[in-house]
Amino acid sequence: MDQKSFHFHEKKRVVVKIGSSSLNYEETGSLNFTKLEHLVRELCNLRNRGMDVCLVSSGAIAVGRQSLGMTERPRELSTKQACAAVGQARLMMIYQKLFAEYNQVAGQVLMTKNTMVNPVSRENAKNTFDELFRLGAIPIVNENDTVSTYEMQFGDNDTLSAIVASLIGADLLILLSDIDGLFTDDPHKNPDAKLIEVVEKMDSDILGMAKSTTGSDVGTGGMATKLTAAKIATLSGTDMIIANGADVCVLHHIFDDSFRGTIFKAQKKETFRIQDFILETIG
Ligand SMILES: Nc1ncnc2c1ncn2[C@@H]1O[C@H](COP(=O)(O)OP(=O)(O)O)[C@@H](O)[C@H]1O
Ligand SMILES: N[C@@H](CCC(=O)OP(=O)(O)O)C(=O)O
Repeated sequence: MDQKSFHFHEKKRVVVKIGSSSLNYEETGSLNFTKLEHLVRELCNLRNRGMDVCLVSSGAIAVGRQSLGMTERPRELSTKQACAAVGQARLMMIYQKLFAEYNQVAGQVLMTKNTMVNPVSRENAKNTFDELFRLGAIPIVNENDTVSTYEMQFGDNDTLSAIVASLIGADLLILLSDIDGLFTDDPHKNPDAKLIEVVEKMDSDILGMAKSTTGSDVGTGGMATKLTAAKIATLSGTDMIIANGADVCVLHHIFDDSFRGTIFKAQKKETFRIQDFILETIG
């Protein structure tokens, strides 16, 4: 199966996830405003094409850490929570401003594992997303880091974005990473690693390729959490793409059916239930 046979321009509901390392300058840890502006413009264009668009944005801790003048990556949970409290508010202020420039409205949705495991709050969250889409708004999602203890955390936004895609019945999830896609091995360690264009089925060979170490000082996931996301998304009937967020123009290239990245093909949604998956695997 080649990439062109997926016809992404026909998709109706899309979730885009951007990681902390793609939003900040690596050298200084400060926000890359040009990148943010381009990202918002691309998302507004997808709305203008008639799609429901949801953004899962990391960066609360990294932005808060920068605002509070911390040079070291925080280790203590309470310090991360304090950074997130400052950073999430700042990040949303910037997103609101940028979306408003294109006449679009953004709303904030913060989630914990309890939101998904508790049937009442899961239903509430789903209703909120549906209503935001009905009203034409763009939900911006993050983990509720300020109140999440270790037991309540998803811990990384790759997994969270796939859970959101599953909850809202998205037909496409795009993970914008600091790398072009899934390679046969970590390309930062193995120069012979080759890009895989299409994954038709998640098997042990594919799972074995991902290393959990992250290349950046601000990200958490590495490739392993992206493959967990791929498992959740594809079992939920959602196609997933990993592409490089260095140039966010990749978003319109995806919908023009010509881009560099890895596609994970959606499976037939049978008896998969996201809440059972969370309880059984993520804990
Ligand atoms: N098989 C693999 N293919 C591609 N990247 C891999 C692989 N195994 C490990 N990695 C590492 O995963 C990193 C991407 O994860 P991460 O740093 O968490 O990205 P992001 O912050 O963009 O979500 C890559 O930079 C790469 O070093
Ligand atoms: N919820 C955290 C995101 C965790 C994280 O670092 O995610 P990622 O950058 O996607 O690996 C934050 O906003 O800082």
